[in-house]
Amino acid sequence: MSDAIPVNRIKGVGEKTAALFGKINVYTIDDLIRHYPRDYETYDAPVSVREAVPGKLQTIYGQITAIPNIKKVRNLSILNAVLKDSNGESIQLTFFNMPFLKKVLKPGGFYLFRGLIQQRGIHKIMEQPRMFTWDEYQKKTGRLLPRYALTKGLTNQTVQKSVAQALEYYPPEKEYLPQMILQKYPMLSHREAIYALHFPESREELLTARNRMVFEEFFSFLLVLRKNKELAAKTENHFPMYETADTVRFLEQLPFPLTKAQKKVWGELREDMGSPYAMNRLIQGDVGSGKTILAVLALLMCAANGYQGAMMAPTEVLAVQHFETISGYVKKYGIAFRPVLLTGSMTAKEKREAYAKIASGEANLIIGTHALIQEKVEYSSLALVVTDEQHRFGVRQRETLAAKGSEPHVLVMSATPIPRTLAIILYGDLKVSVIDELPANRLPIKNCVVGTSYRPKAYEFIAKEVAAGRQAYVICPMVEEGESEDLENVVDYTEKLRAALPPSVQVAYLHGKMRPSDKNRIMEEFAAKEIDVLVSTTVIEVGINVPNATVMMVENAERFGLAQLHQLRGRVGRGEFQSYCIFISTSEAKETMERLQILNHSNDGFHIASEDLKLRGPGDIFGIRQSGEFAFVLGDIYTDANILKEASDAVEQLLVSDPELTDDDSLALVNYFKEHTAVNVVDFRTI
Ligand SMILES: Nc1ncnc2c1ncn2[C@@H]1O[C@H](COP(=O)(O)OP(=O)(O)OP(=O)(O)O)[C@@H](O)[C@H]1O
Repeated sequence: MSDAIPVNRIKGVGEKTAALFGKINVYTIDDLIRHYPRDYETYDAPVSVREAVPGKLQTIYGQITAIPNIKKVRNLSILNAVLKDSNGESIQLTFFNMPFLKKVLKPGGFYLFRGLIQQRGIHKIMEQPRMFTWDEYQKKTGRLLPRYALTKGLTNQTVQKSVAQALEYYPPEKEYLPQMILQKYPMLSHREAIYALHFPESREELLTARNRMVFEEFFSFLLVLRKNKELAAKTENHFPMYETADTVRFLEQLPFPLTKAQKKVWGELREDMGSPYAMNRLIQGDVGSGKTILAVLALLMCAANGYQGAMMAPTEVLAVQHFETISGYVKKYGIAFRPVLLTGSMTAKEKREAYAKIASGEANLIIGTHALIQEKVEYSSLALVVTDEQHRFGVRQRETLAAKGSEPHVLVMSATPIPRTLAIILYGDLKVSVIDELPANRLPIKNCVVGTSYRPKAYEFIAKEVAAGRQAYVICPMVEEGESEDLENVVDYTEKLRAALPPSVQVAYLHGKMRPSDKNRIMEEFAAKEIDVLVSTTVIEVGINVPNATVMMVENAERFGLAQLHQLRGRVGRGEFQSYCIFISTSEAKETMERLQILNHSNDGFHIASEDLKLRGPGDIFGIRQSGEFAFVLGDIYTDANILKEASDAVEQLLVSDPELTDDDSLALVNYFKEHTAVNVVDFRTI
């Protein structure tokens, strides 16, 4: 089987390359085959200067007009040349640290240059374009060349070659879907689809291949969901619990009353946990709608009934935040929690101490990341598991944690706004509670979508808010290797921002590559108001709660999905202060502006998701992915909603004809679940 064959069996993949592959989680040939391209580069016919569109990667053919000139700026050598096309119109080419080109680019010579077209005032320019001969270019024209996620030292070409070889190990007859499904829903074979995803002949073929793999992905996910639902429906309530004076007193002491929607959900939770069957419920509510307090109430009821509860967060920063909030409640209100934190970055000694408290029952509330599901953790009486942001976890993790107790209650929280029809499919294994109103003390966030020239004004505004005692976030995407240099880099950006703001303003940064303990420290300092402005990548996207922050400024807003931008915006407007969101877009292209205007005009996550869906066509592979909802590799629940429905119907049909999946026709599928321990599906317990 190709699954278990290590990548170093591939010709040309030595120990060093194998180690690099390891860095991007590719260990076996199967991993490599499933390392799908991030996108595809297309080499279209060259355009004239007039036709060139700023923001697009394009190729221009023309003549170099004069000897290029070289400027020196500190250590940097900047070479400028002018390229004139057949209409006599010119574009400026700029090269950094490539002084030798001065000799290569001959005045009067004809060349092809490919690069990102940029607008500077009335002129168009290309920075660091690639140069081609006609022959070279012709060979690439019209093809779709895969571009893979890489790591330093690993080139796209190496990945391409290795994938091509890996595919040779892939048996042609490989198929997972039962014949009865393939007959009903004609599609490419599994192998054809995999091949075409890496090396498509055309855009049409790529789309067909992608849709086939999306179907497979949804189909297996939904089948598992259905099976789990059957199991859950039969799970007895081993931990019946009832309201005690603790939650009532806690609610009386809180500085705010619950909203009507929160009260209703609290009622549903109490009913579930006292019912004859174990709770399996999802709380869905827009960003900032107050889901956390409901989880805290459920956990408090659990503790007051003498059991243990666990709260699993998608990131360490968030786990620490929950721990701090709850420890604060214990101090302030004297409630019955004995909380303990368990995260990956704790020292071995700290972890041992935590394990001991969990095993003895000394801790009755355990808060952490996926460290909570590691083998070493033994619970004494785990009765309730809360997972925050369900989509950040594979179903498997949730189940593993559940398996550590003897079938505890499960409560899942999500801020993903999805239409009801999709929710029924995707949360098929859960009962759903909805929080459909925000706390009454909130003022609607004021938004603006602007170009980069607005930056100085935005900085001034941030300085003003800070002077008034508030705080701000500035989001800029990380520079990924091979991506345009134009993206703002967090560290450099922070320097620039420091220089632009008054010296008294404390600016710090946060990004995904920092050590978890450093991230935690920065977040704690921000929460304690020792930092005024936090420059960050999207690591702060979910769950962060600092109600004193009132400004969210997002650089390169055009690069994010709307749902993700809405999540980011949700970090402000969480308290009584008027909050503001500034979306800066480097592209003023019509579609981009139209998309961002949706956010400008609405603060309602549900409305935004559905408007976004209208703008983007189904199966838009090149479109911006939404954030990692449901952790599907290829599928997007919004744009692939049709495939999702089809896959859901197909699952029904299969289960009608073969409910226990014991027919020969289902064998490949059953094996698939056994083989693929790492994919986002569980090998459900009946198999
Ligand atoms: N009924 C209420 N009235 C006033 N404030 C509330 C109410 N419920 C919760 N809050 C406060 O609102 C803020 C946001 O709540 P919470 O963190 O629970 O939101 P959330 O739904 O988890 O949001 P997100 O999805 O963004 O993480 C918190 O500071 C919380 O204390």
